[in-house]
Amino acid sequence: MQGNRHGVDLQIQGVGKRYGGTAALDGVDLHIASGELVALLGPSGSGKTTLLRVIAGLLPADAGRVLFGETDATQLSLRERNVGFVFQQYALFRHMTVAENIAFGLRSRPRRSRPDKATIRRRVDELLALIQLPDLGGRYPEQLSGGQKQRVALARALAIDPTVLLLDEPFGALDAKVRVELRRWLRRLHDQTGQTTVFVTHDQEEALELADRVVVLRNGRIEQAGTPRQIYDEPASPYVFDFIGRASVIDGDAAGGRFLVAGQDAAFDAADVADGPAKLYLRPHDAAIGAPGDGLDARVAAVHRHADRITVELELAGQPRPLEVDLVAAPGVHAPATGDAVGVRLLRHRTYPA
Ligand SMILES: Nc1ncnc2c1ncn2[C@@H]1O[C@H](COP(=O)(O)OP(=O)(O)OP(=O)(O)O)[C@@H](O)[C@H]1O
Repeated sequence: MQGNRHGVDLQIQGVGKRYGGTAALDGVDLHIASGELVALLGPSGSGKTTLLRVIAGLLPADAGRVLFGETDATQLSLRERNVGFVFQQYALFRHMTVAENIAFGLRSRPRRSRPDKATIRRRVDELLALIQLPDLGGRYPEQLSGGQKQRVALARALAIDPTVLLLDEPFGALDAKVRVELRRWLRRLHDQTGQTTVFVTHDQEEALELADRVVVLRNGRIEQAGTPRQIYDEPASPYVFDFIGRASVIDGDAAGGRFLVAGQDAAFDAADVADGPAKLYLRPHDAAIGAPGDGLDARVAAVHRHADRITVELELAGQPRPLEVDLVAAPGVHAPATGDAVGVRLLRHRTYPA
């Protein structure tokens, strides 16, 4: 299984799903290549789980279609789709051992396609090694930690050699530290198996760290799909910018490729928007504070010290919200004091029409 690309490619074409007046999915188009690990990211209610369930065949779409390779999935039974599914809650069978849980999908195959006992045992041992729990095959689920249970759930899903692995917030019920460990583990596992995987999360850090490609959903539509770097560095809209990380916003106007704040040329370019009211977005680490006159004039409204950084809130004339700028809390870094007059230069920003 090592190093191979596993699974089919998926084409999601114009998929729609309504619940009464609500469009849970509204014309979703997405191509997932064989071997890709894709994260579906979005706030609660954006349609992530609905899309995953439509791919799995657990929920019929009202419009559009899903292709598994060349085949329209509506032609396929659940068994023929052969997807591996892992839910947020541990859905292990409590009365079965870990090994029996992992073997379940193979044992319940019709006799024709069921591997013999020795083959199943070998496959279970392989999977126990893969999830790094080689000695726990004889335990029952209640004798495992939450993180171990989710690894077993993953092994059970992989046992059937699925066409696609679908994970719905698989680490959502675990504490923060275990979550981080498990997502790194899942990434390494994916690098070994190359299994086509779709992963639902509302945690942007999890999506950015784990996925080859991140799909940001909003109200049942795809707002942006791209590599983690594209999503973070080139957010297609203020929605994505805000959702993906901390953002500060300056209101102004774009005019001839320049950004004007309160009618003054702020010396920031705004080449990416047409003339008119505009909003400039930046990350707190993408600005530098200097002496008055060095960039835009500002006044320090507050200074917040965190373990690893200092966040300076800056008031800009005529702006409704303060601008947040982060300084690294390292020896030799001097933070300005509340009330100081300073200048602020932007190292990187994006502008959008207001
Ligand atoms: N069975 C249902 N009946 C009615 N409305 C539903 C049903 N399932 C989902 N919805 C609605 O469809 C929309 C999308 O829901 P979905 O569960 O796909 O979102 P999600 O992004 O997975 O959210 P969460 O992160 O909270 O799980 C929501 O507005 C939700 O209220």
